[in-house]
Amino acid sequence: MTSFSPLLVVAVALVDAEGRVLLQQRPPGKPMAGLWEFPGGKVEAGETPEAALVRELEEELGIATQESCLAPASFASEALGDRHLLLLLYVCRKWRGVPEARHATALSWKRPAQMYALDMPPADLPLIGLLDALL
Ligand SMILES: Nc1nc2c([nH]c(=O)n2[C@H]2C[C@H](O)[C@@H](COP(=O)(O)OP(=O)(O)OP(=O)(O)O)O2)c(=O)[nH]1
Repeated sequence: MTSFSPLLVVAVALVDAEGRVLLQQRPPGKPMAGLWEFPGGKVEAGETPEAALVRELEEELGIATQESCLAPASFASEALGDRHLLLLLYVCRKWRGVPEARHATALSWKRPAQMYALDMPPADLPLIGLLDALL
């Protein structure tokens, strides 16, 4: 029997007062470099998804939020090389601090309708329509 060991990733649509969502551009040297993604990252062993996302937002953007401010929104399920990616997408409208690109090449606030024209990871594409309908 084959075993299924998904790569669990958490990501967030940070939504500002005008309904725009923060995207970050993956840096050179990482897989999928140059693509625009939702901030987030891998859930580490022993971590809950929500704790992982609070940690990633601090590490990647220098902003602080709370687990209670993370609303589950959707998920993506996609082959990724020899792994299978399960990406949990949350929506967050409340945080402290101004996001800065600590790991990413660049940050950009986009309306969901503007995301269709961007290069994003394959797993993210079904999430655009969801955000378009939700926000
Ligand atoms: N953060 C994020 N990752 C995504 C998105 N879409 C997507 O396919 N991914 C994939 C890319 C990577 O294979 C994986 C996230 O891993 P990563 O390497 O960026 O995460 P990390 O911050 O934990 O990085 P590292 O410590 O391994 O360097 O999920 C997305 O919208 N946001």
